Amino acid sequence: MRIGVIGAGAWGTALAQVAAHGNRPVRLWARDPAVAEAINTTHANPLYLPNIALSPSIEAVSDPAAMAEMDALLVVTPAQAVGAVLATMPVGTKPLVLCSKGIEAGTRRLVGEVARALHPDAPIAVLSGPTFAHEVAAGLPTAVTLACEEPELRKALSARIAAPHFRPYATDDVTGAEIGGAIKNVLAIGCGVVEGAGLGQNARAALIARGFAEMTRFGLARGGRAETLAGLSGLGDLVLTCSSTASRNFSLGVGLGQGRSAADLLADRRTVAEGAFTAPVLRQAAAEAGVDMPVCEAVCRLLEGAAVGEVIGALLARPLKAEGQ
Ligand SMILES: NC(=O)c1ccc[n+]([C@@H]2O[C@H](COP(=O)([O-])OP(=O)(O)OC[C@H]3O[C@@H](n4cnc5c(N)ncnc54)[C@H](O)[C@@H]3O)[C@@H](O)[C@H]2O)c1
Ligand SMILES: O=P(O)(O)OC[C@H](O)CO
Repeated sequence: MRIGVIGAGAWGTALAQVAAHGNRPVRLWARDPAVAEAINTTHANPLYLPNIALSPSIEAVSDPAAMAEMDALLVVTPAQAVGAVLATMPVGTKPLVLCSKGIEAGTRRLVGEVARALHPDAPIAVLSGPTFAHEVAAGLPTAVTLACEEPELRKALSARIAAPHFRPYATDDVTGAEIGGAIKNVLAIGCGVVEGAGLGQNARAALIARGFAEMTRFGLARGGRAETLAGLSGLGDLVLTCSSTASRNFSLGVGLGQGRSAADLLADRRTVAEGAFTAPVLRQAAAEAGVDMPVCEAVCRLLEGAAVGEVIGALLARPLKAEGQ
């Protein structure tokens, strides 16, 4: 199975490195021809994945037509760009493995829904989980969820993507896998705020647990399964992203907690912090689904510039309730 990877940011490049394990050929599409050129000539991607020597069997391209010869495509652009980029790709009946984490602004569609609408003949899979790109690219042990409704394809993709340090766990719950990855980014911003404002480890653990309850309520309402939300792509990724400044979302929250504005913090970065885009869409989608998500709502208010003390005070002052509610 010839693998093509769409998007040469940190995660696309790391996944190309995994798929190139054992010198298997992989084609990596970069939007910027200069990034493709650098990868082909130096076998490195210093802009997005510094200090990693890439396999020479990764061939970078910047012409979408070059992906026509591939058997399966991993989609790894920022979530808000997936629709525009996939519209230019020669997809047909090639399986699309969605690796971006987010919900599309405006339409409130999950990335899988965006892909299905554009390429109805392409089978869909989702690869998601606790995966800092630099660790994966460095060959550190990692496990992910690989979701696909078609058993034969699920098996074939798992076998092709697995490497000695990279272990996919299979499920048919595509929606559950997508929702965990999208929502954990919003919650990670909240945990970063807790860190930046010095609110303590108890508050961070409370936010992770109550945030997970929100993720589960929303995921079940959208047709995901509890076991997936409690797995690698949900709880696993939530714990990772809520625990480390290696996370762009957590770091954004740290800045907010220290009193900087979201506009300033986002203007400062080249790389994507998906939670900032997902939070306002999730607020609308939760209202539409009739799901109460107070922690995610608090993150929206913080991104809009509300004061940390006021937002945390309002969260704590909500009426007392049973834990299972
Ligand atoms: N970095 C990680 O550790 C990691 C791990 C798992 C999943 N993800 C997810 O993968 C997706 C991509 O993240 P990343 O870390 O590779 O991002 P990144 O910030 O490292 O790179 C973004 C890439 O997308 C390209 N890009 C930006 N805007 C674009 C547009 N409008 N059209 C086409 N291309 C565009 C950039 O040129 C760059 O190549 C995100 O949804 C992220 O949540 C990231
Ligand atoms: O750096 P973040 O916050 O985008 O997180 C990266 C990955 O999604 C972690 O699994």
